[in-house]
Amino acid sequence: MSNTVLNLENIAIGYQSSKKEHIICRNIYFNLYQGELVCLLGRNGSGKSTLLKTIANMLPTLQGSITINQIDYSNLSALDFAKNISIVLTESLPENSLTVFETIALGRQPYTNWLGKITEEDEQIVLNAMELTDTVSLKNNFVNQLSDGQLQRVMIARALAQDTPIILLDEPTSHLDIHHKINIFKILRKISKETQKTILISTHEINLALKNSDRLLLIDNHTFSIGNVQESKIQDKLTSIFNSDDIKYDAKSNQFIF
Ligand SMILES: Nc1ncnc2c1ncn2[C@@H]1O[C@H](COP(=O)(O)OP(=O)(O)OP(=O)(O)O)[C@@H](O)[C@H]1O
Repeated sequence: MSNTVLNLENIAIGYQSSKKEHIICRNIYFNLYQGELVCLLGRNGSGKSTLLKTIANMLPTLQGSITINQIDYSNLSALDFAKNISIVLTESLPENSLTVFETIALGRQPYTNWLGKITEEDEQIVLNAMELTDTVSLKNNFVNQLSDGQLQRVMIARALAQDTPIILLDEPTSHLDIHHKINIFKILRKISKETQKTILISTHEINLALKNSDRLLLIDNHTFSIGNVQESKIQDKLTSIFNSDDIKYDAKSNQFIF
């Protein structure tokens, strides 16, 4: 029996202002389990970033409740969130003047004292994160002198150093060439299996998602589905979201052909 890490119960996601509520998707129910890699797929504007930011508690839930390791979000402090969920957003660039090591060490902030001094144990965790993401050789480089692929690996290492049971990534392979896209998916798969962390990523790389994920989370037209790609309901949903005259899902080879 898999361990449930995250539970969403009848969630509605969206945006609210003093005058109105703009709901993107409602009636969202699902669990995420320890050690699984789940890819969140959907067309532009379907609500992928909104869902990730809601899970990261950067946006309020408009309805329903979320629990992490059976603790309701309403009972968690900002520090508790930082110890339970890390998020890598494409737009969140690190401080330019820091080295790769210093940037990754920032992931230890929830555990360090007010001076931000890291212990030998913190340093070991940072080094482990660098090894898993193949960034050891970049240790003393400045982050503003990295390629997009190197920077993405550093940001994943920083999330790993935060040592949370859940890691969320919003389009971690945008701007990367195909070689580096494949590399990032391989690294994420390796992390989920070797560290038993739960990883949820939004992506437009449908074929890489089909190949690497344990389950797919599909969001479209204010509805969502979660499941294994072998399930017919997931195949039907994939087809209804992405099939067109130019692109077709081929269940036999489990890929989109275009
Ligand atoms: N701050 C905001 N206030 C109000 N509406 C927003 C805000 N940010 C996004 N939206 C709207 O919410 C919807 C979902 O946006 P979201 O960014 O979650 O989609 P997405 O699936 O991540 O898109 P993409 O694949 O293009 O990155 C869109 O209609 C968008 O215009």
